Amino acid sequence: MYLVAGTSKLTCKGREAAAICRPQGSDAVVAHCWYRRKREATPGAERRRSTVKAEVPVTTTDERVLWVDAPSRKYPIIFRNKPSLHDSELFAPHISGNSVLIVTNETVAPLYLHRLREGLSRCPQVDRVEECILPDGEEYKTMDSLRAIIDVCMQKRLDRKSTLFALGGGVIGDLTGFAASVFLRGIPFIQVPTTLLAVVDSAVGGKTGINHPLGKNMIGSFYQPHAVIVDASTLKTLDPRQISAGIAEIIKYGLICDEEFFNWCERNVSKMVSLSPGAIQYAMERSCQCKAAVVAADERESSGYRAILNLGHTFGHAIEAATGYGTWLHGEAVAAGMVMAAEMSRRLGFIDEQVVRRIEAILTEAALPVRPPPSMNVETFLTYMAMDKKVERGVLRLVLLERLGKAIVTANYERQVLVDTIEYFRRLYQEQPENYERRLAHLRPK
Ligand SMILES: O=C(O)C(=O)C[C@@H](O)[C@H](O)[C@H](O)COP(=O)(O)O
Repeated sequence: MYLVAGTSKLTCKGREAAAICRPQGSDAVVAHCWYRRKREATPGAERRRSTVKAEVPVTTTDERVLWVDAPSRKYPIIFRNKPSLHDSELFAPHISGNSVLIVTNETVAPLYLHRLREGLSRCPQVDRVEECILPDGEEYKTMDSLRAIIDVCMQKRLDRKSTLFALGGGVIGDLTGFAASVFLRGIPFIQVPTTLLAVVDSAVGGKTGINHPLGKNMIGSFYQPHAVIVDASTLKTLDPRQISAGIAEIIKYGLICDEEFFNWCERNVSKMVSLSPGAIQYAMERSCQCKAAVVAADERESSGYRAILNLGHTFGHAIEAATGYGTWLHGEAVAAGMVMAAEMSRRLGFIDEQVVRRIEAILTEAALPVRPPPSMNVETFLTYMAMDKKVERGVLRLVLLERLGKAIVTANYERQVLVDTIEYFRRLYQEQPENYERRLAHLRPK
């Protein structure tokens, strides 16, 4: 299906990269700032930005590119629908040195490492492809894993022109990016995300880092990749729980900056869950557009604007840390956290009950938890939330919903409202434990 591009602007702040795709029916994609390209990812082509309205056939387009115009680096997100990791022409334009290191994990390596290795080995300038395979899971986003990557960099004598490749999900991307930012004071790295969450969120925007037992992502850097290369065919091997976790972040974009996109998500959630090609492609692209626009406007979260991307994360990070990293997937914790943030927004009079119910409904349909773990009480939440990176002068700034499609970052709330919000979920559990558990039932062991 072909559709003529819309001209409406993204409702969140940002540069012109924010030109919007408007969905016109189920599997439709309308492109505006997007443009079809074939192998244009050369450094020379880098500064180009299309203002051409393109008509894009949803299922036959084999490559689409969005630029992230961050102040520290401008880089492409390249989307391929078909298996492409073996395609040297996709990677060669982004590699300057003769050695590369692929960082991946024990789950992804047997599936895709050989393909990426083949693709990189065939790049004319590359004569060494090294690898570092880490255990899989959020619980390994640690100093030890960082050290393991740096050890390989040292042992294999990588130099300042070497490029690190992050092949995997958010943990691999964050770890590899952090290693790239500190090894030799910074070498290039490329994100090759293989989970939905990494595609729509963690691979884009340059937040890298590791966890501390007391707080998530507490040690890290802002360090943009040289490119994000998405082979969407890798999503087919994802566990359903991982797909749902990615959908949580997709829904987040609708909530924080694009009500129409949220409405579209409501209509298309089952298609996203089943990875229906047109729907998931649109959802990924729209999410990356939203993120690119926010990152372009506030790369280092210095104005505070970027913090809107943290909706649900203050509660969610507390859940991840308190339950032990890896027990809840990041996207699952964010889903429950977004419901808590919505409930608090309701209590402050920003949104009404019906909006909270809609948020719960869409997350439930995506097989995501909409309640925090019953093991966490007010004190546990507040202890972990006190470590949040949005704390300033001892005061926790929260991301709340001013309305559907608009998030605000504020310290202007009564602490008691926060306490009451957490208490409310405790009470729900005490009053109706079975009903409550049902809403957490999909948290099957990993
Ligand atoms: O990119 C951002 O900024 C975000 O907040 C996106 C989040 O979804 C992501 O999980 C991020 O890594 C969280 O960052 P943090 O600063 O809260 O650790």
